[in-house]
Amino acid sequence: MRVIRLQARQLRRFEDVSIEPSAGLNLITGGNGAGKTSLLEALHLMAYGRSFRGRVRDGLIRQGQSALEIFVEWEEGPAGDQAGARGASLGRRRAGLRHTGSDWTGRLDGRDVEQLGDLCAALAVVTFEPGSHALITGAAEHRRRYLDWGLFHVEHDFLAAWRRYARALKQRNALLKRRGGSGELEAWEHEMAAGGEVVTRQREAYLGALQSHVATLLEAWAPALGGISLEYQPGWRRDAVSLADALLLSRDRDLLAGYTSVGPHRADWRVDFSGLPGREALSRGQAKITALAAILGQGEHHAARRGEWPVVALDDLASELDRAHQARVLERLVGWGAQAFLTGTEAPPGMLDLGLTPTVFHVEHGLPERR
Ligand SMILES: Nc1ncnc2c1ncn2[C@@H]1O[C@H](COP(=O)(O)OP(=O)(O)OP(=O)(O)O)[C@@H](O)[C@H]1O
Repeated sequence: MRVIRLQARQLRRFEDVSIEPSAGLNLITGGNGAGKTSLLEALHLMAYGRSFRGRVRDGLIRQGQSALEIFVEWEEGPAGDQAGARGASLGRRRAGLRHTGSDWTGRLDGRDVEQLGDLCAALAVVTFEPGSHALITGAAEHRRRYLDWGLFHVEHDFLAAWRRYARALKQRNALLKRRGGSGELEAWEHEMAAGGEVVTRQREAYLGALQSHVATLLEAWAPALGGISLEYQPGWRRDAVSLADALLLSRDRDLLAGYTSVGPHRADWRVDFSGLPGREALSRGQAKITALAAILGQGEHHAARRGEWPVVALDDLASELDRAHQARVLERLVGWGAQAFLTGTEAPPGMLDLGLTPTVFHVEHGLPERR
């Protein structure tokens, strides 16, 4: 996937900003507060329906305005020489999103979209940013979101099972709060079990498939950590009982608490290192490198399954990784042929060490200038 035009209107400090990136490395430079990260947020917003710095209503819309707009045009299909050799044609796509913070409208390839998920399913972007270490050291919610994003893009029936589970969970929670009868609870538990078992099987298999991708990257970038293993934790004692039974067994406790205490919405996964006693022993930098290996490992798996790389967004790489690690990561990215967007107050030293020549956009006074 290669973005050929990115435009944002009324996004943070930008009134109307547009860039036409190149297929390889794109470096966005500028002083503090110039708006570099905002350009990555625009891309992320189209691909996830929210920014990595919060929801649209958390300050994404330019002060004094009522809505922001993002437009993205991109090409799909094998890139460069590969495309030529196979005679494959590139598909060109375009999407638009207008968001007020509470309401949104979207267009995809000239048609209105009914669900935000339809826009998110079209454009695949993986993002590494200063908060990404939360994927390893933060709350379980980050790790569930990571798995679900990947599955959403590579497994066609995942979304239906996930929605079935989420809808039934909501209904069960509402019933628990108003102390509904066991017949009603049972009906929704049946629905939760049907959707939740599929979600769990797919998440577990997906994590298993990611393992070799993440391990290979991490062994190259942080050999001192040793080998890794990724372990899925389903959110109930799956080794002992089915989800249906777990829900039944927790019913009394859940009625008291007023919410559902077991199930895939409580799932998590963990990474273990053969060279460390536990993830608590990771340095902050090692947690970041592990998170980056997980994110780019996911991108590599996506490429193996879907035949093309997601767009890669790396916010402020130079302040996140030391020079040697910057170079190792960038070397991989170039080898993969992925389109990448990097931000920085200046070119990352690791990029200079490799002699790479990215397309540079310098942002000043609310306008990016191609250099
Ligand atoms: N809702 C808003 N309305 C107007 N301006 C905003 C709004 N939200 C943020 N800004 C401004 O937009 C800019 C956002 O900058 P952004 O975080 O993208 O900059 P950056 O170039 O990545 O900066 P840094 O190098 O400091 O991380 C800042 O100048 C900020 O003050």
